[in-house]
Amino acid sequence: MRKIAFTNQKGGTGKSTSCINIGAILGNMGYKVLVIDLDPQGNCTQGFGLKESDIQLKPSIYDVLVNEKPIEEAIISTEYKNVDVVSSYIVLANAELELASAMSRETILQQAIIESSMDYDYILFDLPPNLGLLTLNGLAAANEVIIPVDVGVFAISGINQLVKVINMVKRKINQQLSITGILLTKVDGRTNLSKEIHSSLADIFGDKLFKNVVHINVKIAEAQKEQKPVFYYDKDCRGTIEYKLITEEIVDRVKVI
Ligand SMILES: Nc1ncnc2c1ncn2[C@@H]1O[C@H](COP(=O)(O)OP(=O)(O)OP(=O)(O)O)[C@@H](O)[C@H]1O
Repeated sequence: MRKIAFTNQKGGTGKSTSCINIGAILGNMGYKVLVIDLDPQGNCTQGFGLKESDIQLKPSIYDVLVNEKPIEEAIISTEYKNVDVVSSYIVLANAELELASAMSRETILQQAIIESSMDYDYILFDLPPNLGLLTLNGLAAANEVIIPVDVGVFAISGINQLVKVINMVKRKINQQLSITGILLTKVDGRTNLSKEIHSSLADIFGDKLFKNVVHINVKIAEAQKEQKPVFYYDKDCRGTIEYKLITEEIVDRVKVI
C-alpha cells in the first residue's frame, strides 16, 4: 500500500487539486484509492462531489483523530471509479487545540491506519497549508511525500523549511518517510520565470523533480467549481493530459529512501 501525502505550508499551491485529480486518475487506472482529507477547508471532500448530507451520515477525519472512531467507519464511497474518501469539514480546525495535550498526538492517524484492515493500493493525504499537528499526523501516517509548488509564488526558503520538517518527522516518528517528488503547478508557459525555477529546483532536487508539470488550465479550476475531477469534466483538456502523465510518473517512480 503506497501512502502519499501532498504537502506545502504555503496556501494555494495545488495540494487539493493534485490530490483530487491524481486520485481520480489512479482509480480510473484500476487502483483502489482512499483520499484522506486533512484540511479543514474540505476542498478534497467537495472536489469529489460529496455533499454536506453525505458527510453528516458518517464520521469524518475529525472523529478519527479526536473521538478515536475506527477509520473504516469514516470511509465514504464516491461516484468516481475506485475512489473512497475520508471527509473533512471546518470542525477539523478545532482538532489542533483539542489534541494539544493528547498522548502521542502526532501519530493518531498512523495508529488508526495500522490498526485498520483497509486494503487500498494508494492512500492519498491532502494536508493543510501549515506545519501544525494535522500536517504532522499526515506525514507520520504516510510513507511518501509529494510537494506541489506554485511556480508563480515560489520561494526556495519555504521549500527548505518544509524539507527540514520532513526530515525531522523521518528521524523522530516515521523512518519510512521519503520525498517522492516535487511537482510544479500553475506553470505559465509564456514566461521564462517558470523555466528558471524548473532548472534551479532540478539543481537542488535532481530526479525528485517530476519531469512533467501542470500548466495553468482554466478547465482545472472549472472542474473544481463543478466539484468534479478534471478527468471526468473534460477528458481531453491539457489539465487532464498533464495530470495523467504525472500519475504515470508516480506509478512508475521507484521510491527513493
Ligand atoms: N493548474 C491549474 N490551473 C488553474 N487553476 C488551478 C490549477 N491548479 C490549481 N488551481 C486553482 O488554484 C486554487 C488553489 O488550488 P488548491 O486548492 O489545489 O491549492 P491548495 O494548495 O490545496 O490550497 P490550500 O493551501 O488553501 O489548501 C484553486 O482554486 C484551484 O482550482
